[in-house]
Amino acid sequence: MNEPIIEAVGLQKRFGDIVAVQNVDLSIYPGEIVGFLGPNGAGKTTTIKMLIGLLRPSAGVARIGGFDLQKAPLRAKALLGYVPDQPFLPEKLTAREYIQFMGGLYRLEPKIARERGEDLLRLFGLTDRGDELLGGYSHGMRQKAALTGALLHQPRAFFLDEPTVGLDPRSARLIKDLLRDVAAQGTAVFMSTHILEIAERMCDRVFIINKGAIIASGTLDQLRAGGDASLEDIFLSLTGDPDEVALLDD
Ligand SMILES: Nc1ncnc2c1ncn2[C@@H]1O[C@H](COP(=O)(O)OP(=O)(O)OP(=O)(O)O)[C@@H](O)[C@H]1O
Repeated sequence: MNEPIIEAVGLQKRFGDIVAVQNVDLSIYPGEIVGFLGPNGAGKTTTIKMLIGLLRPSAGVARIGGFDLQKAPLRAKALLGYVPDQPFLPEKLTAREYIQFMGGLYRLEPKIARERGEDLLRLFGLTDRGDELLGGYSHGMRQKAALTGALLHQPRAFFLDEPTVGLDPRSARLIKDLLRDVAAQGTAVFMSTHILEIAERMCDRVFIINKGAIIASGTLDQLRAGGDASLEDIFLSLTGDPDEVALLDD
């Protein structure tokens, strides 16, 4: 039986009187690319932060590879990778130094970290820029460096917050293809977006969150076939940016 790699059961987060996330159940399996879709302030980042162990849930359980993030945080975190929408990178390191640093955090052999890092730099067209300081990198280059660092240990659960925002068309396409390769190796990919069409073009399945609660899930075809008018309303309320969608065109 196929076990989920990413799992949330009754996940909830309160900030004072605000219920940011309520009763979220998710199961995400090896090899899937799953989109987490919802308007601004819906609770996407808060949910992801609980799933990666950056925020403690007010109630419920988050597990990675069967390990509870509260009870076995090190074992759970060893299995996951995360790229935030604005990645924090050490400005004073070069990309190659950053790769060694991240490899050290994940206790990879330096040779393995170097080889995997060089493969990713090559894929991203950064081989010739790998000795430059990250502080001088453009937004897109920073995204690629963050992806490189987060993929070095070959995570089984890979989380991305708005991965295509601010990227040029070629880079957005590259990331789409990369995520497909990562998933093909059995990793579960979970990415947030507030744009329906980005999810449609990149994801096998989506969860839609609104006001902290999951209101629909399935493939987009399944969701549409439901003919649920309220779902259509929610889609309309998700502010799609046509320029960004165009990034993923062939
Ligand atoms: N540290 C915090 N303290 C208080 N309220 C918070 C905190 N973090 C998030 N919230 C609130 O929780 C709700 C969900 O926020 P969250 O950042 O998870 O939404 P999001 O779906 O990721 O939005 P966006 O697409 O704008 O990034 C919002 O109402 C937000 O104001």
